[in-house]
Amino acid sequence: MQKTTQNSTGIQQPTTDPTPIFEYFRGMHGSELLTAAVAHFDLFGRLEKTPMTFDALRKELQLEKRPAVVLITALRAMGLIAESDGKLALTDMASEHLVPGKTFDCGNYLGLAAQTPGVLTMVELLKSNRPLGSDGEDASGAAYIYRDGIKSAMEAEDLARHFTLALSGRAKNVAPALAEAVAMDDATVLLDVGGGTGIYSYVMLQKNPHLRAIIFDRPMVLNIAEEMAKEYGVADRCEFVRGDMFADPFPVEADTILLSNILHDWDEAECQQLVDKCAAALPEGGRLLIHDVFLNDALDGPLPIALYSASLFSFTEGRAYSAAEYRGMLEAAGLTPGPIAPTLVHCGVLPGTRHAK
Ligand SMILES: C[S@@+](CC[C@H](N)C(=O)[O-])C[C@H]1O[C@@H](n2cnc3c(N)ncnc32)[C@H](O)[C@@H]1O
Repeated sequence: MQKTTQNSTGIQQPTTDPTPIFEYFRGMHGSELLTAAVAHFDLFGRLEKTPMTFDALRKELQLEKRPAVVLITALRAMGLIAESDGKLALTDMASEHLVPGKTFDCGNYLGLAAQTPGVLTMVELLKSNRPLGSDGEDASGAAYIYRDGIKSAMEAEDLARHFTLALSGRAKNVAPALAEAVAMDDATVLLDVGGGTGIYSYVMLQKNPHLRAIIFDRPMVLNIAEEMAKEYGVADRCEFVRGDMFADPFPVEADTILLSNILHDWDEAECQQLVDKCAAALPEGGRLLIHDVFLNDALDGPLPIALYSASLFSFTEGRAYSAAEYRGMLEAAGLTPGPIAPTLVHCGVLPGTRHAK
């Protein structure tokens, strides 16, 4: 029988930390990005000739900003590129072992994987800056994102169910830690934008018996959220609002808004649009909770987040952002960022409070 423990408020939580399992799973992107850099972009040969700013390197590689951030952040996290005086240059290890023609170059060994499906797909994604499934006649639709102008898997019943339930594997492990990390004593209504299964809200409801929640998502996704609310025994305190978070108004009664694993699905302009919209929907003293992963502010690691960023980049229009980037978005929306509280599987929660203007 599976062992679980209960925390101080009787919520079930895992006894062991599953973070390494997520790291092994996401590790494939390390090989893909490294092989792409060596065998398809000649990135190390180019940087050996001359150190460059991020923008100069990005232009040399003919990459847009988002794919360039994903690729370069991962290579910095691997200790192959370092920044000095605003310019990116090879580290000693990369200069000795990854520059074509050098005595101890091992690039041709990595080239063994150059034509494998994973590497070829990653190269195509980096060049096109388009998520998997979003383009072409027979495209099934991009996972997890819906907005005007893209084909979304979340509009097809079977795909919405598949992708939504896939995230429950992480949510059921992480949600108890989020409920522990955020005090909700003074909150009355939680709006969970892009709530998916709703599990993060449901565990908060279990921990805070006075709280109500509104789960906002696409229609097919909310069919699953409704089933889950019953399983978690909190359906009587939940409301489900079917809509488009970009185009439709948010319910106005919430004093706390949760964006859990949402902003990392979108490019910078859409992130700011969503943060602005959440800020406008909050009352004075209300809080926006960004529950996500955080890159280092220098965009040079940590490696597990940099590799997860490649996964987000592949499936969606987003990537992992740094805490500084998120704080900038909160401040631009008139919210005051608070300290980040860690949850689980490299996630943490960054609050932004709306104060009187
Ligand atoms: C990565 S999932 C996150 C789900 C959940 N918050 C979690 O942390 O597991 C992104 C969610 O945003 C929803 N979503 C994407 N675009 C949306 C839109 N335009 N309007 C409403 N929901 C949207 C998706 O259907 C999906 O459930």
